[in-house]
Amino acid sequence: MYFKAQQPVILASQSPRRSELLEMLGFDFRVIPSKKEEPKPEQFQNALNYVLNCAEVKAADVAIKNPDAVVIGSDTVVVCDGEILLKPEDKKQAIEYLHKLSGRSHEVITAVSVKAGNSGMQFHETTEVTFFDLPDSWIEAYTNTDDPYDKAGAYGIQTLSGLFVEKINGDYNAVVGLPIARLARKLSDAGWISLSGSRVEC
Ligand SMILES: Cc1cn([C@H]2C[C@H](O)[C@@H](COP(=O)(O)OP(=O)(O)OP(=O)(O)O)O2)c(=O)[nH]c1=O
Repeated sequence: MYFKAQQPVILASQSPRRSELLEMLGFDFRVIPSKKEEPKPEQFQNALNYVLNCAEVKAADVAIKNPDAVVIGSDTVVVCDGEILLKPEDKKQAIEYLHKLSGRSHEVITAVSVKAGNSGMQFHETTEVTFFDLPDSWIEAYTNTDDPYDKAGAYGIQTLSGLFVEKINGDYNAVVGLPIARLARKLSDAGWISLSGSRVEC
């Protein structure tokens, strides 16, 4: 089962995980990451406002130069006790984040913003992720790899640090970076994509 797109589609993201997830839908798309600096969390009332705004900024930045395309922007944050954990700046911060997340539950919020000329939409998914207790030696070994440093909260559920995860409640793909099931429904409802018998280039 594949979808075809009614107009060019652009993924406004440098994240290889988001590209892989969007590829599941079967249509061709271009990747044009936004160059806009992301806002700072302190400027926002809460994590949800923040993540929605980041997704919006990325999509709008690329959409303005590509008014004929459907542009998809997204942002993912980890939230623990109301504190927003972005990508760790260094090993010290990665260790700090993982100690915070150890042995308890946190939320992962992924926001998506879609722009298509004068129309657009926004939505988000919140997923509850519970970590096992993490031995210090595991945190040390993991933060010595490259893996945590390009990921919100200093872990990737889809990589080695998936071993930290006891259970999740919600959309796994949204934790990885793009809630592809909901996105496919929204794009289809808006008429921007439709089912195709076979893989079709747009
Ligand atoms: C929690 C978690 C996050 N992540 C990733 C998804 C995102 O790529 C990243 C959060 O950073 P984002 O700022 O959302 O995205 P990005 O900088 O990678 O890409 P862009 O801004 O161009 O869209 O963390 C995982 O890969 N696995 C996980 O389990």
